[in-house]
Amino acid sequence: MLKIADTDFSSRLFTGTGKFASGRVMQDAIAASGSELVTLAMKRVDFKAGSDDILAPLLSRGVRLLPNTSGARTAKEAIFAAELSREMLGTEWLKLEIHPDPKYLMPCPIETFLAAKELVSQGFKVLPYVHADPVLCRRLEEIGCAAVMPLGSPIGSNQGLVSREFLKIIIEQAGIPVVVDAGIGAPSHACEAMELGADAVLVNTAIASSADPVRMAKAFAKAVEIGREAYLAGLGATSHHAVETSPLTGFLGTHP
Ligand SMILES: CC(=O)[C@@H](O)[C@H](O)COP(=O)(O)O
Repeated sequence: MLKIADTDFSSRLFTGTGKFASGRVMQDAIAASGSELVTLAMKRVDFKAGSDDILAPLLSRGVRLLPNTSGARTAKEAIFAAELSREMLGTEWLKLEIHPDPKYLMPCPIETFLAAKELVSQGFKVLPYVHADPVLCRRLEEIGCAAVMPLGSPIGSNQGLVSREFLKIIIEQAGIPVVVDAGIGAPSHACEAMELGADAVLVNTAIASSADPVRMAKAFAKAVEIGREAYLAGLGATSHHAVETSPLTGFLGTHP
């Protein structure tokens, strides 16, 4: 069972709500994924529409919402979005996302740290989206973040774990859950993140933009479980050179 802040999760696959062809497909894919934590961008929520295409179906499914501050370019903007989300959605959970650069959507470490510090002091459960920076992740843990969300590769790029070696260091050092987020483009990438020891993964684009999002959501759910099992089982050591599978060759000497 995964625990983040005060909440237990049986699924280690978190999902997003963007890029789906329709609200219906989104709902069905999230249900198929088994995800219990679903992120949604504050900028996409229409608070005036009672039967909003995104919000209403999620709330009726009983999943925990993880509002994100996507679109914020500074700590000030992110704090404003967070306060709005707490007031309008009634949750203190927050995926803190600050990326000033529209081409690569790289998270700004300085603004993210400043905003995280302020939001933690306001009682938010902060899950910051960050570059796979082990030092920054430690600092965010020290100031009280509930989890860290280092990137695999740029959002929506489907490139997989480009940051693999740094993710390993983050996982090794972390005393809070590590959720690998962004760029996970195939179930095999999610499986790999879990094999490395990630506590969970967040996947949006690869599911939403698949030809069959419901089927892909199921594939991701299985991949995450398999990766977790492999991590718990303990992967064998790797070697640069060959290591004989059957090293007992003494019997050859007894051949006439
Ligand atoms: C919805 C959300 O928060 C995404 O921005 C998240 O980072 C997932 O990234 P992918 O879309 O690459 O899966």
